[in-house]
Amino acid sequence: MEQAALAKLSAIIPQISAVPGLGHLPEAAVIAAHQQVPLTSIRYNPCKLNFSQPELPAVPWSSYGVYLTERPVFTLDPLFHAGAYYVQEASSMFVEHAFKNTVQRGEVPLRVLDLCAAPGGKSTLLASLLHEEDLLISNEVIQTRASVLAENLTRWGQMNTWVSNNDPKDFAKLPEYFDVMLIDAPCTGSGLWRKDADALDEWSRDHVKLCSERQKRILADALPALKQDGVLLYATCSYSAEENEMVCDWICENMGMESLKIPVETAWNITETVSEKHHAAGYRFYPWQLNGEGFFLAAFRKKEAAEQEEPARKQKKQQQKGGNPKAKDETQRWKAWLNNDFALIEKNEEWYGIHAAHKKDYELLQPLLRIKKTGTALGKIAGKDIIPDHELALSIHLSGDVKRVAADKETALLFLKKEEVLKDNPVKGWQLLTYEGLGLGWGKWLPNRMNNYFPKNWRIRMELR
Ligand SMILES: C[S@@+](CC[C@H](N)C(=O)[O-])C[C@H]1O[C@@H](n2cnc3c(N)ncnc32)[C@H](O)[C@@H]1O
Repeated sequence: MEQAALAKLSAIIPQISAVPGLGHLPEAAVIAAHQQVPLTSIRYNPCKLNFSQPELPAVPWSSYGVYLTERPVFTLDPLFHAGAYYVQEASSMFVEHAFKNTVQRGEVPLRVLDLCAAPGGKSTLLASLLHEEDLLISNEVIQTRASVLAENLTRWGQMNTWVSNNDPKDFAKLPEYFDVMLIDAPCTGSGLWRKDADALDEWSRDHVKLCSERQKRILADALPALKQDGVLLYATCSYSAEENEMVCDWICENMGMESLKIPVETAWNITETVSEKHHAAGYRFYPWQLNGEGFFLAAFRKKEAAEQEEPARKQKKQQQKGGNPKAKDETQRWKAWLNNDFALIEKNEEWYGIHAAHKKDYELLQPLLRIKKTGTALGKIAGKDIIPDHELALSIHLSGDVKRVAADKETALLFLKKEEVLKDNPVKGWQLLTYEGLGLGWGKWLPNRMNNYFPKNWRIRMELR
């Protein structure tokens, strides 16, 4: 951080509310931490890569996170485009530890909602913790950000992760539907100042107040959709008690929730806090104490469900728009492309595969939410041909029988720039272009040319070095 930004930071620190039981932030330590460059960390996709990089230091509270020694140009790494890893700030990876220590699995698959999910760091993490028959609804209210979210979850490759583009209050139509809810709320973002010094200019006590009110509104809108005994993980990247411990007190007081403690190792240097009124446990990550940015997380269990209307899932099933009687026949054609059991859906001549266990969820959710990613988009049927969707290329469920052509790094990057590659490939027709065994996208090889089907708006725009 530059001197001018450090001076602004110095002026703001005393204005940030004291932490219950701990007092004000230690100015000298905060300033010293903000003079350092933040570490870069990534989290592997266990469905795509074996976690086998013991030479890199592990993020202590994560199974798949590691710190890098320098920040590479991720755009120029084909593995990034293949969804082999996600670039994620280390403190946020604590969501894994919180999930594993608070969510109890029964026999029934879990339904999980990530309410404020874009760009998808915590959704890709949650996805890696789920079983195939669990369902993750990853939601983002801002449309453009929901598209980025869908892109990142597409790279991650799982059929059980769907993306919706809804306001939190829309989830009121789904009373007691979810077993787990992550609310990584919009906040003042003070914990990320080291990465984004411009955000210092937006900080004010009024903005803290505004964020705190919005956080409560989001929680009040969404929590009716959590089941009794369901788990809420509430997170921010703010240092303000008004956005953290005071919101926790409000949750206990108004939302029928009880706080859950999360065991943490002393060596991790996470600061445990207790809210003033209801003694709710909170976990603070301070960059001057550990290798990560500022972060806060608290966990709760829903004690009792409020009086509910008839649950939406008991509604008479709505006749599905686009429900297609031919779907059964077409299943056979798509079977050749997938390695798992799936149910087939057709919408506007586009075909989608969802886990067979999620058919009822689809019938219920489709009319209630604006779903932007439904399972895995498979593609289109064009007479005898099939035009496979890009989502299928990145899917972990793609059949091993689908023809593949391996590319070296240089060729892979040209492909990702949407250029014609491997023109002399003797095998014709649709093939998946792979890099280090992972799918990057589709190409169709014709006798005298190659058509590159990599999506135009995803292509690498920078110069290759
Ligand atoms: C902290 S960010 C989420 C980061 C994300 N969970 C991740 O790990 O990549 C908060 C998100 O909340 C969204 N948001 C902003 N205002 C909102 C509102 N009123 N209701 C719900 N979400 C909102 C923002 O667009 C943003 O994507």
